[in-house]
Amino acid sequence: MQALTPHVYWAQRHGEIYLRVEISDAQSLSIGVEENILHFKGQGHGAKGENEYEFSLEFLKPVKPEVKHKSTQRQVNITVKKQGHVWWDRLTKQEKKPLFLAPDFDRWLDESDAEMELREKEEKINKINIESRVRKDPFLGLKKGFLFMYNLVQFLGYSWIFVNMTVRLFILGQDSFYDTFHTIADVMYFCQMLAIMEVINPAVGLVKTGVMPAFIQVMGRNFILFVIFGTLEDMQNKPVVFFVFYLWSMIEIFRYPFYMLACIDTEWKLLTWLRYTIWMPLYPLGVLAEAVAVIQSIPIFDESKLLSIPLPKAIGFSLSFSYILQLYLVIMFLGLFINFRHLFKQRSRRFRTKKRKAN
Ligand SMILES: CCCCCCCCCCCCC[C@@H](O)CC(=O)SCCNC(=O)CCNC(=O)[C@H](O)C(C)(C)COP(=O)(O)OP(=O)(O)OC[C@H]1O[C@@H](n2cnc3c(N)ncnc32)[C@H](O)[C@@H]1OP(=O)(O)O
Repeated sequence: MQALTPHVYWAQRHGEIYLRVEISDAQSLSIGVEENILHFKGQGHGAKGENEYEFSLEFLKPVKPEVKHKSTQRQVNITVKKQGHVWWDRLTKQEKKPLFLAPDFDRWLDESDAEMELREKEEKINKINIESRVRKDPFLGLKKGFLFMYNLVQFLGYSWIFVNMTVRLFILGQDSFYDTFHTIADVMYFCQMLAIMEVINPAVGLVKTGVMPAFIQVMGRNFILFVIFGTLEDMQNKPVVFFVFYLWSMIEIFRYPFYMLACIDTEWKLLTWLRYTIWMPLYPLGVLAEAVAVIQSIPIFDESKLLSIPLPKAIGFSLSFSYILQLYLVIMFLGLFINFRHLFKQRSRRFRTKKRKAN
């Protein structure tokens, strides 16, 4: 029997070459790559009836020597892996296309379509990986339940503070500034003590965010609340307490419900926008109000010698706490810078992901 050449159809992806050889019920197949040339030999029913068919193809660029093939009732499918992850301009080294070779339009993709197909595949794999990782955590429900309750309690606490202060502002006007501390402090103490969880949660991996920004936030506020307002009675009836508490609660009545919804995999667009936007004016205003409180407390600490550090008798005086407060003022603006940058990053990450999802 004289060997004939079968019809061969080809297509490519970035990493692979697909060949379809038009021989049905192929037998005695011998397929291999040697020195970058594919050699095919086999018996079966092709364009010229039952016969022996063979062909060789020298590839344009290097391919891996191992070849996969599958013979079906209608054809022989061959997959050859490219050495590099590159798109080829044509299949063969020789510029003139062999007569028996043609594009396989069933599998044909141009380069950009193939890239898209690759990206879709990668996204699908990533999604499966994430889903299986999430499914693997047996305590996920418990963790989410705990976070939901934590956020709910904080939300209720801060809502009470915000509503109470707003109502008092409407009824009493500026007079409400002077006794904010006495009406609000207990609930604020409770919420801010509880807020220490916000440092612990990322530290133990319960929420995926940085420990440092949360530490700066919680410790910064607790310093103002417990040290400046808590220890100095003279500070407690100053209007600055109103502004500090009002600015703190204003962000929290949006932040905590946003987290609550996140715990039940729900999102309200307006709430997300508010959570990631209103800190822009509130944060600098909050730091400014806190700085005013610190500055106002300096003469009081100086006068009362409260929290001052006694030095040896020979020196004859003690180290006033006001020095620490002056240092704290500097740290505060450093903290503002760190957290402002962090919040900007969180904002753009959030809205970038959203945009990508929408496309
Ligand atoms: C004595 C020594 C003291 C030393 C310290 C020095 C201090 C310096 C002073 C600092 C100045 C502080 C000033 C400040 O007090 C003034 C004010 O607060 S004014 C009012 C305005 N303030 C704000 O807007 C800030 C509000 N606070 C925050 O936003 C956070 O506390 C902050 C840590 C700054 C940022 O939050 P986070 O990093 O968590 O970002 P995200 O909200 O995007 O969350 C990231 C992902 O984690 C999930 N997450 C987070 N927490 C929870 C939760 N409780 N429950 C459920 N899920 C949570 C969240 O959903 C995100 O997940 P995903 O990405 O999947 O959406």
